[in-house]
Amino acid sequence: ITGGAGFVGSHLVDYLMMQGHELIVVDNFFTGRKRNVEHWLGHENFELIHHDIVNPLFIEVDEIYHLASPASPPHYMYNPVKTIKTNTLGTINMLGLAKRVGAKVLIASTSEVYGDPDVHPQPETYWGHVNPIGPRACYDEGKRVAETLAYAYAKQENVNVRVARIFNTYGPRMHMNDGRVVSNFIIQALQNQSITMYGSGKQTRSFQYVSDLVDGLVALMASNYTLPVNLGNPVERTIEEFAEIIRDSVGCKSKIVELPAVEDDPQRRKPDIARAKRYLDWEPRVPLKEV
Ligand SMILES: O=C(O)[C@H]1O[C@H](OP(=O)(O)OP(=O)(O)OC[C@H]2O[C@@H](n3ccc(=O)[nH]c3=O)[C@H](O)[C@@H]2O)[C@H](O)[C@@H](O)[C@@H]1O
Repeated sequence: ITGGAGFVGSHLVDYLMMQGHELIVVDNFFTGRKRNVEHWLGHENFELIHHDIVNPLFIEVDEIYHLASPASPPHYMYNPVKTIKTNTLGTINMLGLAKRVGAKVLIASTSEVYGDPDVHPQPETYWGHVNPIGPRACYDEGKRVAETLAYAYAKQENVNVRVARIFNTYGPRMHMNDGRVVSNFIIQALQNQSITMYGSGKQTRSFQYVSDLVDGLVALMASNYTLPVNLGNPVERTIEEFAEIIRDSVGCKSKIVELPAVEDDPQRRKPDIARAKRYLDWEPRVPLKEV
């Protein structure tokens, strides 16, 4: 598992360790943290390697979950060149490893391949609407190339690939400074500070709980389905509604303040999950308000 000490990666690690698998976790600790997986250190089935996948890696494995990349917009924009390298060179290295050892490889892609979509909700057949030179391009285009690489290796080298397009995910172990909307709003509400809404708040997102995502990733790896699959919760909310939900659940007096809009911020986002339902028999089970 690359990026296995990250927020999503570490939940996948917990799940697979509980199932009795032998894991090698690879992380450069740029956004991942050792404490997310430290409860497994010393377990005979668990190995943690401090390694940056921009450099080749020589290990023996049967399956690769390739999750490594900063995912929060402020983090991936912090060093755009590094973000591109991780998603291109890093993905080439993981596909090369898969080819050498005959492993199956699952690439963690993103809803951001759809850009600021003009099709709604987004099915996997939609090609997307991405600004190739905007501030998000390092991540969006990086992931698009990662997908292209996956299918090029599949065609040319017979590598067995899976591609998950992951939609906004939240849950325990998101970093306090993650910078994405769920953790920002919750921390602001808990500290009775203003809730920072970027733009009008009319833009929408559809939030999925991390355990649902982990179930989807494992089901996709186990399936025979090789085309991209959206993994997300289709319940859509405006960011303003979401701010109100957080404020009401925390029961705080925070004001919701409107800050300047983010450049190229996708205005609507909601996964069409018909493919995941049909081929993986998967759908999210945890509603936003239960958590
Ligand atoms: O999860 C996804 O599907 C992809 O999209 C996310 O990007 P984004 O949806 O823009 O994530 P956030 O930074 O959480 O922003 C969500 C919305 O809330 C807004 N926001 C964010 C933070 C904040 O303090 N206030 C606020 O209004 C943003 O402008 C945006 O409209 C991230 O890029 C990735 O985690 C991921 O690949």
